[in-house]
Amino acid sequence: MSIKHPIIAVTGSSGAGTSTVKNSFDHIFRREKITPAVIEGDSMHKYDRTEMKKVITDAEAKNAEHLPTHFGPENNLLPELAEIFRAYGETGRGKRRFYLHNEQEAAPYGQQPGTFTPWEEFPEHTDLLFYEGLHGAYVGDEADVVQHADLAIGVVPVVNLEWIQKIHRDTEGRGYSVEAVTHTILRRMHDYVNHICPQFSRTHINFQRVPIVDTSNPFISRDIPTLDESLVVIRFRDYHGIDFPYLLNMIHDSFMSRPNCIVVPGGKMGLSMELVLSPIILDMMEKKWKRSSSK
Ligand SMILES: Nc1ncnc2c1ncn2[C@@H]1O[C@H](COP(=O)(O)OP(=O)(O)O)[C@@H](O)[C@H]1O
Ligand SMILES: O=C(COP(=O)(O)O)[C@H](O)[C@H](O)COP(=O)(O)O
Repeated sequence: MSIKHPIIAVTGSSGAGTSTVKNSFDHIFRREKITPAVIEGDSMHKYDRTEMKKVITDAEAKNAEHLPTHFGPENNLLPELAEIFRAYGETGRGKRRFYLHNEQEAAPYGQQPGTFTPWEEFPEHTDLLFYEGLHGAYVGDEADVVQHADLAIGVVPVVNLEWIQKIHRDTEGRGYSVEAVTHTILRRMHDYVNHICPQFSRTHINFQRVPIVDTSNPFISRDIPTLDESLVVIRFRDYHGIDFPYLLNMIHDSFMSRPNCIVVPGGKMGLSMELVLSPIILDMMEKKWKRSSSK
């Protein structure tokens, strides 16, 4: 946790929509002239695509009970991620890299898809660290990542929708077959339950998109349910101080489902995120700037 150099961690499973949610944060950052240092969670994978395939193949040859996955702590640099958070919170500095998922991402670097870019310094003079990925609220034997996050957000669509989104993105954008993506989902189930899901009990706010159309068989769904074909449950771990009357007034057709949960129409997800997150982020920045001016 840091007033001088705040850290926002957006966590979601693969295909949950964290990259998409980043757009809402970008609107807030642009409007409030906030410069984030961005780090993507898949840059903290331990292995590149070729190495990971070998790790999996070797485990299959040994009839391992649980096959290695990108969700598991043993295949990610989580102590290093916690250290990046800690150091940024203290100094506003640090290093990052990128994982290049496809040709489009890899071309600017002259590298192959499935590889990491070299480590580089965060840009200078950033106002906060913004993480989006699989392990922003992770706590385990290896590392406690979430302790360093000032604001931990969960992006947690109901799982049938998450699988539809992942299948759509991985087939359309990463060249995988539906069968290969389905196999990956199955292989990751143990680590999903034990390492991804527990994080959403630690996050300050979760955004859970719920489709109101049939997603009974996500493995044959042709399209991703649109925003207007869904609702969003916004859950606050600590709802004291949240101005629900204001949100209910500003977000048409919203309603409270529990004292800590407001439900909004899917089409209002972007507006709702900005209404909920802007005051929190602005408060962070006010404390930061007050502290730096009082030095
Ligand atoms: N709110 C949303 N409405 C419609 N499609 C979405 C939404 N959020 C994500 N998607 C789609 O789901 C897929 C996965 O989203 P992405 O942001 O890449 O997930 P992640 O980065 O968490 O793996 C993408 O095809 C994206 O367009
Ligand atoms: O799933 C993820 C991360 O979740 P997401 O990128 O969906 O947020 C892995 O980074 C990719 O699967 C990498 O594996 P591959 O090299 O097979 O693409």
